[in-house]
Order: sequence, then C-alpha cells, then structure tokens
Amino acid sequence: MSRLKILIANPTVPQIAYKLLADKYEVTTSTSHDRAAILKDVRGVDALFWATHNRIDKEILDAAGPQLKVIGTMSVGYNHIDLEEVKARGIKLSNTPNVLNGAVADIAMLLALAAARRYPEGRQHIERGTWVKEFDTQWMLGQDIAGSTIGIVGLGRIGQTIAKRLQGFDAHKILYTGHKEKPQAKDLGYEFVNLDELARRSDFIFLSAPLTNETMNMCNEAFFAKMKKNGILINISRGQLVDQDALIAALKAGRIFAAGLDVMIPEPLNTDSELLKLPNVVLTPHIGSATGNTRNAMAKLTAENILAGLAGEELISPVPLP
Ligand SMILES: O=C(O)[C@H](O)CO
Repeated sequence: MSRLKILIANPTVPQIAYKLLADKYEVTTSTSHDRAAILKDVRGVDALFWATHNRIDKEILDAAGPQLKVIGTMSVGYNHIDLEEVKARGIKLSNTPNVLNGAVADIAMLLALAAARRYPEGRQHIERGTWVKEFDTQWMLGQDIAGSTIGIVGLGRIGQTIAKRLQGFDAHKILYTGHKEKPQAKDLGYEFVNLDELARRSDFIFLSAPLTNETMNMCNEAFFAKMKKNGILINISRGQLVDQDALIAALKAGRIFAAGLDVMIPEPLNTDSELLKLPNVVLTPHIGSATGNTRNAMAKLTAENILAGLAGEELISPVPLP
C-alpha cells in the first residue's frame, strides 16, 4: 500500500516537524513558500503543513485534490483560511494555541515599555546629537505601567498571559472586553467593560483578539477620539483590527501618546510608510512568536496534529469550523 503524502509548505519549518512526520509518511517540503510553488507541490497530498500567511482558499484546496484530509497551520491565527471551504470538504484543521502565549506576551511588553518610555525618540536624540547636556528634569518624560489602568481587548490565552505579566509590573487595574465576562477573570479582579469604556479609561490598550468581521477596524477614528491623551495602543494581533490611517492621524495630532505594533498593514510594511516616520511609534516585524523554543513547539504541535488527523484520531488543537 502506498504511503500517505504530506506537504510541508515552507522550507524553513523546524526539522522536528519533518522528523516526526517522515517517520510514518512520505513528506515533501516545498522549495519556497511562494503561492506558485505551493500550488504545484500540493497536488495529491493527504495532509498539508501550512506555515505561511498565504491564503488557504478554494484554489489551493482544488489544487491539492479531494484526498486532502488534514491541514495544520503553524500559527494561532487562522484568518488566512477559508473555513467554509475547509468544512465543506470534510478536512480537519488545527492551529497552535498556547505554545506561543509567553513569547507573544513578551513582545507585547517590549512594545508597551518601549512606547511608554519613548524608546525610538531617545535613540534618535543619541544618534542626532540632540541629547540634552544639562539635567533637564522634564526631558523625555514617559509613562509608568505601575499604577496604570490596562485595557485588554480579547482576554483569551495570550491576553491572559499579557495581564499576568502586567501584574508583575504593578498595574493598578485590568479592564477587558470581549464576547462575554469570564468567571476566572472576575476571580482575579479584572473588570469586564464594553469597548467604549475600555477606550475611555485605559492608559495602555492591548489588542489580543483574533481578526474577525467583528474586530476588523474596531480601533477607528471614533475609538481614538475616546482614548486618553496619554493612552498607548499595543497591537500584537492583526493589523486589520486597526484603521491604520486613523491611528496615524491620532498619533500625529498628539491625540494619543504612542503606539507599539507588531502587526500592521501591509506586511511587510512599505518602507515609505508614515508609521516609520513617527517618533511615537514602536514597530517590530510580526515576530511575536519568533523565539527558537516557541517556533519548535509550534512546529511540533502542528506535526502532532497532522499525525493525529491522519490516524483518524481527535486533533490536539482543532480549529472550530463554522
Ligand atoms: O497567528 C500567529 O501564530 C502569528 O501571528 C503568526 O502568524
């Protein structure tokens, strides 16, 4: 009997995934994560290991063929996947929750601290020789996390990890918004509020909700108008949660204090983007989960899901299909 086939659709996936899968199945790795290369390599595979921001849509699924049984995306987000198409074809789909919580929460903290303490501006002063010589007690004043009110949009696994880290920094109050109040959050003293109240009361706002029709552009002009003047926006989710032009306008006008973004539009960001010119913006290139340990754990979990799916077992971390 011929062995089932798996395509790893990205040549940079950690070896651990290959080792786990190749032990039992015929594994090929696409030469590149370009869509054109994947469309060619995907023909006839039984499982697909996905590790790109390319869309998984009808075109990819048609190219794979009707024998495709399992897809594992090496990401926690799955907004790049046409869930209805996947469901209609009876394909099992997994993602990689939990294993990246700490790494993504760390990037959120990096952005929050750097935005609050005006890191890009400080560095510019050093580079340009505009570092004030005398001790000016009012120069480069930033914001404290200690004593601040935090607003978390989407208190899921990553949001909860961010909240835990912020408690270590002595934040005064944690507000959150989402679909519904969470009993475990109530026990921790976190307050459930609506988006408007969160915008109005928070000193730091963290976006950690997935991209859906509901969250798309939720931070728009009206949202920024409600934020405090000292408010700082941190986005580690998806760029599309934010109306980027409205954010740029709010930052330029000094309507809000600063922003820290690991995600933006487009990715990669255009090198002439206004975001790069603003001193009160801290940017990282969508590297929330980019640590060696975390990427290995994500690769391992994706491979284990595929193994479970091909063996006809329950997936470890299934994506709920509509
Ligand atoms: O969703 C994730 O895991 C990261 O944002 C990488 O896409």
